[in-house]
Amino acid sequence: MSASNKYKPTEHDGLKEDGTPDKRVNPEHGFGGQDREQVAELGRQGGKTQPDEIYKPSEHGGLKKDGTVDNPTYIDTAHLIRADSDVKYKVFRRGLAPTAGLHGLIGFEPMAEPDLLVNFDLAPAGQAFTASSINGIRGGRWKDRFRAKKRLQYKRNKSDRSDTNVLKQSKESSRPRHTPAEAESNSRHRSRTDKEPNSTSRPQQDRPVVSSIFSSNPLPVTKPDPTTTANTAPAAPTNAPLQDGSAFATMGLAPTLASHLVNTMKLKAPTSIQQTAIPQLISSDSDAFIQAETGSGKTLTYLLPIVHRILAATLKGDKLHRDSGCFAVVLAPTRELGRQIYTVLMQLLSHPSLHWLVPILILGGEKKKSEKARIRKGGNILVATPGRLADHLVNTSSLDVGYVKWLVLDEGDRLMDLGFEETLQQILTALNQRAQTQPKDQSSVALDLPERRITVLCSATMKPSVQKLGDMSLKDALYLKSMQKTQDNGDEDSSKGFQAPAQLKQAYIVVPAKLRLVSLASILRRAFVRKKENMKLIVFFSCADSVDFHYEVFGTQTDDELEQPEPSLSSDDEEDEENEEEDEESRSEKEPTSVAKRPSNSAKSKAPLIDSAVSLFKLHGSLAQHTRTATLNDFFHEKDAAVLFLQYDPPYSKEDYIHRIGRTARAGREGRAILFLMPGCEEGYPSDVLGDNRLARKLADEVLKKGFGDSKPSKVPKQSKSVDPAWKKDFMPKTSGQQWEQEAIEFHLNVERRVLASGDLANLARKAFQSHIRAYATHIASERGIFDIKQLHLGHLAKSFGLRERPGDIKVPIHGKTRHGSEAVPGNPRTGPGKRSLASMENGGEALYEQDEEERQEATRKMRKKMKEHMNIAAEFNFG
Ligand SMILES: Nc1ncnc2c1ncn2[C@@H]1O[C@H](COP(=O)(O)OP(=O)(O)OP(=O)(O)O)[C@@H](O)[C@H]1O
Repeated sequence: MSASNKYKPTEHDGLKEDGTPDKRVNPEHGFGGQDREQVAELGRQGGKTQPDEIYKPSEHGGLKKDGTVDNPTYIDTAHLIRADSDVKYKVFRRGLAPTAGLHGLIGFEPMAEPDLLVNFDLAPAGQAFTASSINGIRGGRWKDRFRAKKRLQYKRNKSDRSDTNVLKQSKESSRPRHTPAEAESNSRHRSRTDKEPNSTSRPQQDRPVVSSIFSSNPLPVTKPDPTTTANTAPAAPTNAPLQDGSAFATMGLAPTLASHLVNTMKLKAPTSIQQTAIPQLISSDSDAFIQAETGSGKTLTYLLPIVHRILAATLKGDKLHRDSGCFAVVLAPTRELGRQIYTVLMQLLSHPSLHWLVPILILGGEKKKSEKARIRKGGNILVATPGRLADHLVNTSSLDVGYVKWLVLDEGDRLMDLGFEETLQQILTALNQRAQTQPKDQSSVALDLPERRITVLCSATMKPSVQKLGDMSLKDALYLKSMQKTQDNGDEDSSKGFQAPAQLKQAYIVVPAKLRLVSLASILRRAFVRKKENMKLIVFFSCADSVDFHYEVFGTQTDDELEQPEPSLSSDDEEDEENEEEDEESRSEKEPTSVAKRPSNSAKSKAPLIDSAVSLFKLHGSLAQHTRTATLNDFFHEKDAAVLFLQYDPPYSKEDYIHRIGRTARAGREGRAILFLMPGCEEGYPSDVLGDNRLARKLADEVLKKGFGDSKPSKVPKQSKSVDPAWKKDFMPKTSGQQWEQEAIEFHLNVERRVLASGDLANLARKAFQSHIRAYATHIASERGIFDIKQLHLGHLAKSFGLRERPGDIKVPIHGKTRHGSEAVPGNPRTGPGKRSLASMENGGEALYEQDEEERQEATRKMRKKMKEHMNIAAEFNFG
């Protein structure tokens, strides 16, 4: 036997070089379940190596054609192997005891040395993996057992003698995370990576980690809360149209408008907030603060009184026209919300008697030139994002805001979150300075319009920043809120802040890091099996890189997309722009958006890993504006089932959470929201951060069984031809009870293989992994006990991105100015340009905490702001 291919404990599962248990091996999963059957069967075969058991390189991903080990190598669904690239193996299996004791031996045999045994001895299912269980090797030839035992004994003794501290440290790190406080004290100075204490004996790059997703996962630390109301009878909707006889016609609205709402817009009755606020806004000239839950119809709540009063003024005075002045400005925090408000306004103004009222939409990211042209032509209601409006107020002389009678600040909390405070202040100052008593067009003296400008501030949540915005903009404001009764305790309790609509079913799943990807896949598969019809689903991620990675993993490009080169709208070609402007001029002024007319260039693909009928979309702030717009547009109009990929990581605050889940269960409709949390401190999120006992608790296993279970036909794509059927037959669990586990593993293996095979996908995975950690570090201070970056097991996390590299070896290429996801954390000296290694994050991102507190806070604030800018698009749009 040559020295190079001698058996080394570090090369197998079970023990580390120091002889202590390798924490990646989970006794509960080793040969658990059906593997026992397989083990028993092999034992019955007499332990002889059969000719057909010879491992054939070409037949599976284990060896390359040249006979060298395909590095890393999967051998068994429930085991890991660290393979040396220069050792040739053939598989052999020896007398496996037909007992339930799970002490089978499965080995790889270097061609040059038939006697070499690699031990996969595992403790019985359910028992702790202890040093003593190692001795219980059974099955096979007595010689093999004896040798293996001696080797292990030797290593253990050596390790005991040399470094007892290492053993202690290793034991600690193999424990599941417990309470936040316990975990905190354990991990303060501990690196949570796959790097073993004495692993410096071999170069890291040579040692990819190929572990089963079902091994060594931390266990949940909480039990289901008996006080939860999640599983009680379905709650009555709290944001639905009223069914108590309330009608638009009895709210003081002009009959034309009321009948238009019912007959054309098909809205049967007002929602609670509409019923409360519309009559007040029609009859009073006071400012107003409107607070109502997500999806309760706030847009119409402020638009209807404005349109009604302009209409009433027209009836009394001379006819108004587009040049009569801009009477109302509506500010939205994001372009998507701006576009959405504009669409509702267009629907409202589509009545023939209102066609003379002209709205204008001005948004960041669109062409200023065409916007200027629209402004020049005049309009009566302006919908805008703050930055672009401030720009036009300075640079577009034709924008006349002298006679603005309404200023609406929609989604006030978001406006502040996104850092628009200063811009809003500039806008308020400009409006005040330019205020006139009469409209520009003296012939249209609008007698019945408010004398002073009315400001309406809307928010679903009430927090200090909203109050600050209120102080800035409101004067003696009315406080208007929904009077809807909640199911449990009568009137909504405003002191609680804000709760999600009662009919929205919320749940959280405790998912270990390594099972995140398969759990996500499982939920998506299950969702589309159950509800085929135009089912739409949003997945929120914490960063753009993660969106890109998962979009690649789950999607494939459609043929259309491949054929159609993406039109570049950022071209400087003046001619193009002029032509486009001409086109726009010739279109009806009330056409919702010019982009909707363009051929689709949305970020869309098919999702065979979920269901071949499912379309996949991705959306984040790093995409070009025209792509964002087209994507949302296509998503809304998608007839087949559709998934929009955004974020599946927990949000940055309770308010973010509410906004996100509020995209569903709108206007009384049903909705479901699921949150992924990792075992350990994250489990405190529902009670400590959300303070909501309506979230049902589930475990990853339950979710995986549903998506990968027996009842479900296998959807693992045929691309798994690299997984040889013989290999599957030999090494995958066979009986039906664990079908889900087998399929989940196979799914994950395929992703890992694709990452290995494609440099581009591998780079995406690395960037996503890194950005995910950085995003994780930006949780607000009060939530840091829940999202404690020092508790993140980076090795396991890397696995959920299909990576087999050790965290410290993951190199993220940076090309000049990167997108936000890969940007260096501001103020972090370790993240300069060039090839960056995650080694700087081996201490669970501790670098972020080592900085001067003030500097760190500033860095995190900037990072969070940037992330929000990029990622909150989906938290704003109307998701029916
Ligand atoms: N009276 C009504 N009856 C039925 N549907 C309504 C009614 N009013 C509004 N809607 C619909 O409810 C949905 C949500 O409306 P809107 O976007 O105005 O809610 P919102 O309160 O602003 O929500 P968010 O704060 O989450 O943005 C829209 O699809 C809208 O068409």
